[in-house]
Amino acid sequence: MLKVLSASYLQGRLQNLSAKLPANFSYGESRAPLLRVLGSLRSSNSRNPNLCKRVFCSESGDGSNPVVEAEEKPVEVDAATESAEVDSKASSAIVSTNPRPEDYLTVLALPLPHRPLFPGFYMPIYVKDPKLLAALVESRKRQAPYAGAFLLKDEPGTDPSLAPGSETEKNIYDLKGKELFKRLHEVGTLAQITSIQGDQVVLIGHRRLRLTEMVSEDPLTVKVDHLKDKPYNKDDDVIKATSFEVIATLRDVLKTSSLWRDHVQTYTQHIGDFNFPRLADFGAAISGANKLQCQQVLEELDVYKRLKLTLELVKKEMEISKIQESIAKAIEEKISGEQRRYLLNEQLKAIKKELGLETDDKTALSAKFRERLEPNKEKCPPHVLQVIEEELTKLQLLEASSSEFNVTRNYLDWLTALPWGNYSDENFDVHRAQAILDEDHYGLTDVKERILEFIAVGKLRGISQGKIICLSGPPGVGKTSIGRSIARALNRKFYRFSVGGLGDVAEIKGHRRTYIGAMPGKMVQCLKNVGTANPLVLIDEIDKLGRGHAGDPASALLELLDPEQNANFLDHYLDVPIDVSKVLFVCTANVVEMIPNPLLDRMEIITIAGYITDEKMHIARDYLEKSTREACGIKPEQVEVTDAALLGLIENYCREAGVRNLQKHIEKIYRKIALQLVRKGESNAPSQVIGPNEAKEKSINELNEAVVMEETQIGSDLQEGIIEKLDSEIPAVADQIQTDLQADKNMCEDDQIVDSKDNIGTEGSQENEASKEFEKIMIDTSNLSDFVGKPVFHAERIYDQALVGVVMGLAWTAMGGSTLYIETTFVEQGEGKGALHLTGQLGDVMKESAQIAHTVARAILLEKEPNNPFFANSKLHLHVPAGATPKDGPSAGCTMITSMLSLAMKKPVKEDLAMTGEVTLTGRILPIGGVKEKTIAARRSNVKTLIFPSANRRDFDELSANVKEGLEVHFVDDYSQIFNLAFGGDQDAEK
Ligand SMILES: Nc1ncnc2c1ncn2[C@@H]1O[C@H](COP(=O)(O)OP(=O)(O)OP(=O)(O)O)[C@@H](O)[C@H]1O
Repeated sequence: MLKVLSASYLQGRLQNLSAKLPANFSYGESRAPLLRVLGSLRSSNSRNPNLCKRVFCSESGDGSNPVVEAEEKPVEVDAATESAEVDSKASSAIVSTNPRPEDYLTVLALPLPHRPLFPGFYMPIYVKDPKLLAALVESRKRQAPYAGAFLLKDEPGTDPSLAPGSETEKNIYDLKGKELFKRLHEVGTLAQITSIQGDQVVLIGHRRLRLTEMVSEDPLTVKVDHLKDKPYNKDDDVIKATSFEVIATLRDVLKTSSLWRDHVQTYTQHIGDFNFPRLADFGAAISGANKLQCQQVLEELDVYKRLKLTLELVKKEMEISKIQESIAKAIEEKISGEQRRYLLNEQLKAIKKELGLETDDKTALSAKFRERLEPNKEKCPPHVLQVIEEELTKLQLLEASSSEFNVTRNYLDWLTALPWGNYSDENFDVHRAQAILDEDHYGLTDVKERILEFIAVGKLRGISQGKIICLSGPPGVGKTSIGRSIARALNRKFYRFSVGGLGDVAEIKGHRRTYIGAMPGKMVQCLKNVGTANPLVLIDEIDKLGRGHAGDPASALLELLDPEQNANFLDHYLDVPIDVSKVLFVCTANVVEMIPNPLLDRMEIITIAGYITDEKMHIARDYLEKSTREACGIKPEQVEVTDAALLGLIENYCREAGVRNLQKHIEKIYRKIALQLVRKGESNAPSQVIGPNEAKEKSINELNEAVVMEETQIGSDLQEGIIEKLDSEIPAVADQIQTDLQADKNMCEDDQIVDSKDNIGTEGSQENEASKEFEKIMIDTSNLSDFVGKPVFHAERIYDQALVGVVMGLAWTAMGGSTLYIETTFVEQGEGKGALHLTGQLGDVMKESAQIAHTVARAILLEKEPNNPFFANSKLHLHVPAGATPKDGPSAGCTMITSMLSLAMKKPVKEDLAMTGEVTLTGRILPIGGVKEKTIAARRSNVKTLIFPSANRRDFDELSANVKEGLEVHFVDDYSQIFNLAFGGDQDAEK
């Protein structure tokens, strides 16, 4: 670097340069010679600090210390002609045999492909031409290390804005001689060769040159003229202003971009020592301008113009650095946004973990599953344990965000949540069970008996067993609710699910885990829900099981229910066999015939036929009314429903087999009562006085009392049971206990009398006041319709008196039994017109039955009244009301014959008679179904005499006494017996 520097400047430079050398100076070995220069400067400066030094950054031929020449006196620097003068003055001061730079008029031409070399700057280049390289080495040896560096022109037709490819670079080195000469820019720089390392040559620019002519071709040697800047006035304001603007812009660039910071700092700190032409060169050299723009600056010898050109370039640089800054800012924002999100996510995770909400934490999950399994681990079957362990290991290996992870997690959730080997302690106490069953349901002796048998077997065997019980009957007879109370009696958990309309096997057996949203079947869900392996599972509406659009649900149910198979029931989702053999299955159905046969085979059917009026009265009074009253918050003393009202309700409003409709009506009555009470403002009168805590206490006391009463009841029942047993065995002991028990009872009654007497004094007056306060609401037949509206049913009997051709039959439906009339009338008469017309939505079987009846009736009439040609000459019409209800079945056969004969003989049948039975062509009477339902229906219709087929005698005998009560029943084998019973012949049918 060529410089004219004061000693103080050099010291400053020294510090600056050694600390942070500009990037342009830091290539390869270029740093070393400069440091050596400065090292020499320092040593010479320390010898005579006042000396002003003129330094040529030239190296001695062997690359050792550069030659440093010093003058005795400080040199006066004329700013305007600085660079030119410096060189000429310096030349006189150099004491050296080496030629001066301006002496070089013929130099080796170095082509520069990318940028021109500016005076005062270092530039490393690669010299690929071996001849040129050898010549350069040679010139260094000859102590003449100078060459001319010229920028290469672009090949004609190429776009200078495009970056040169490697191809172009290669072509440049192939250029030789004239061709190369032509491609060189005219203005270049005298370059000093500071070092040569292999093919890398480091140049430092000295002064501007102009090519004049080619001297030799290979390597290219050219003749040059040394150029000088045009003289300028250094105090010119415009030049000053321009140069200051260049400096200011450079400072701005410095602020926004750190890229040029080192260069700018170096020059701007010592701007006082600096001159304008150099500033222009500097600005152009460090700018990112393209080579042609730089060349333009190099070629400009007018200092002001050069400064202007440079200003343009640095301004552009400024704009670029602004863009750079905004790009950097945008990217930084993006990165910091992402970082922020990342940080927040991490924090969220940490918080979740702290709160125990972390769901993805695999170890926490595994620990949770293990902890859940721990209590049942001993009882858990080994094959299940193995699967759980395998799945836990798999869970650890899976990526938490993968779908497989979720599948495994859900699977483990189910596996560990099931009550493996966890059974609830069963109750084998028959008396307690009986008490519970009676408490919940009136009657239903068959069902209760069966449950007690089941408990007894369990007690004797010591272990409980799985069973399938099927309760069949019309709606509302308590099938579902008895299931619930069986579970209570057995101390088993209760779970109910309905299979009505179920058509997908997956509902029972689960989906395979491969499906999205796969779930286990109902049985597994049940086990998880109840938490025990021996619950009572009520499968509702099994007769309405769907046909199955995906597999056969009946077969799947079979696998679940069959005691032979269900010890190893395999759910598709769970994929490990589970033991459901200890589960007690109770199914309910309205029509047994609709249950798939293989299932029916394995079931124990208990039929609940429906209730007679008397039973309904009990249920209504003791169960439905009580529970409804409590549910409505009404006290027993506030309302009274008379027996007559209840009876009216049952007979005129709720004549179905079950009691659901009755329950609804009772609820309706009590809701209306509640409204009346509230309107009168009386319902809450007592509770307004009582505070919430007192009310709570009161209800707890009431509850306790109820429990004590229940226990006493159970206790005395038990005692009475024991007495009965002892009675037969040890009469004396039994007598003693009986006496003791009576004494106890008497004492209790005495106590109660005393208590009530005591209370009369304190509460009597209050009670009187209370009764004064509100009157008891009475529901009687007179006002029943105010609560439940007009009766829906009128009497089932259409005819009060027996008519000719009208006979009452009995039918069975899914809703229970019912009575039905068979009516036959005469249409027209004429020779050979014997025909039968049928109406009443009769099914095929019933139509056939009517034809048979016609034939049999004809035969019987012929036998009884041989001269009566009625059937031969009459067209008959048989109708079965109600016409809107479809009817079918053969059991009305005998009723039809009777109806036809009645018409033929013009004789009505006996009053209050009903009959049922299939008839053959020979007049034999075959058995029918639904004896209980039919009997109940007959009683409802006030029938006094009933005719059943003899084969149904057993069914009738099994009916409870209250159902049979007041009925005259005849069992017949042949129609002739019915004839006698109906038309008052000799009574030969068995009673
Ligand atoms: N013998 C009974 N004693 C007391 N309450 C009864 C009796 N029978 C039925 N109930 C009551 O009648 C209501 C209806 O019974 P539930 O729902 O069990 O009928 P269901 O036979 O299951 O009918 P569905 O076939 O329509 O399911 C219940 O509130 C039940 O308590």
